[in-house]
Amino acid sequence: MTLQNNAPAYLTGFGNHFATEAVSGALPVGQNSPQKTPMGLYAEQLSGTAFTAPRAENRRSWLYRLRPSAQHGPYQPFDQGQVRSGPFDETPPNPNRMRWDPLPLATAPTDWVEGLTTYGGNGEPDHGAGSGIHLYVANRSMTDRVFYDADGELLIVPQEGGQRFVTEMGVIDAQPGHIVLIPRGVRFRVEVDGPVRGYVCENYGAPFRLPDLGPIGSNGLANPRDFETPVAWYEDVDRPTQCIQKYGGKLWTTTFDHSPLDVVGWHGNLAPCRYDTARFNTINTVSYDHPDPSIFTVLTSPSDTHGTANIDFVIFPPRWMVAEHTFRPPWFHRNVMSEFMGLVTGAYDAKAGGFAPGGASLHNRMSGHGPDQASYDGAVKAELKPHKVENTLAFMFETRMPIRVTKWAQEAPQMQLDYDDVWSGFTKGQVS
Ligand SMILES: O=C(O)Cc1cc(O)ccc1O
Ligand SMILES: [Fe+2]
Repeated sequence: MTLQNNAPAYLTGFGNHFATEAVSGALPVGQNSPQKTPMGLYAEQLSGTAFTAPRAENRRSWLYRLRPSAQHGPYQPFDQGQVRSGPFDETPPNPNRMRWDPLPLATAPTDWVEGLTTYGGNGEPDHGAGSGIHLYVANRSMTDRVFYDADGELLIVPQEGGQRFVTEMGVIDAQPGHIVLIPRGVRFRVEVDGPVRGYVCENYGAPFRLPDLGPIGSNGLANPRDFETPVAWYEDVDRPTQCIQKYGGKLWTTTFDHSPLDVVGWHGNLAPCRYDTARFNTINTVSYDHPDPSIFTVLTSPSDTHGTANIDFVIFPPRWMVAEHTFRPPWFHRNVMSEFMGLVTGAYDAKAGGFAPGGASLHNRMSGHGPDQASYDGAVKAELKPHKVENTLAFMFETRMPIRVTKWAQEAPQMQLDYDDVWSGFTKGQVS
């Protein structure tokens, strides 16, 4: 079975226990690991949490495949390119605010793995806490090559171009505006029709989950039914296939004599999915003052400290601004959490210039930041009619540990060395 241009099909819900088969009868009935499996498929459990994790947090799936994943030779080190990992000690801690112009789209042939570039991160994969932050560009599909990340779960934010994530658990089509979540260990290749770009949050900590809603009630923000998990799909390909994994911060490779994207059916609650951010049910003030951006949390990876995330994924989607007698854009602030931001499209309401789609910014713990001069002046003068912020999508990876940048990111030509200037011109308040 090979993939044509037909649109993949999806099952809806977040963290549901799904059951899906590409060939009817592939799943055993009533047990996971029968003595003889249907069609002689190999039963394999893939876990995303410890066996002993509480039931509500436990994630695992059973995969029924043409060959066991174990059937391969040793992994060897692979060209690391610009991929880095915790402990992120290439550069010393740096309290400065940073901003980068967009990474240029690829011109030389580049696939998704080759085009991955780490900007920074925190924590360490081995410690199960922290995150890696990467951008990618690509202009050719991965062929006879798959990738998986043993260090973390991948939250992918496409920014430019359509991208197809052909995973061992099904096929996900993604456009800018979607996000794609790929659990630790799930193998995939990325297919593209032209140049693409995007961002990746590699989550070393607890798997992303929907945030609690508290007083918001039982609906709102990202609703579970809007997450889409692909139905089972497999390929029966006996060509050598390179399998690259990220393990312990390094890239490794081995060659299978077949495609490991050979799962004929699977069931369980550990699976890749996509989410269309246009479905986000945005909550905001209808009275006064700009609320904390936690109201825009799509997914959270909790830490061991209740209420303090290992990493949150937050979006700034199109929305009505109606607050009365209020400075409407993000205020000036210094936060205990550290903030890495990206822009999928449009403009961000705190930055009138300099923060371009495909660009990035970093405001680490306690660094003073907020609206630039033009945004400030505009907001102070604005007539406060109801106003719709449209055609925009910014996002933030917000994390409890400061983010250290890679040497590449620190020295990149995209680094805006004059970023501080966006706050240099404010006049003094008048106290008479
Ligand atoms: O720095 C930023 O632009 C992100 C952000 C947005 C907001 O609305 C409030 C606080 C905050 O850190
Ligand atoms: Fe901020």
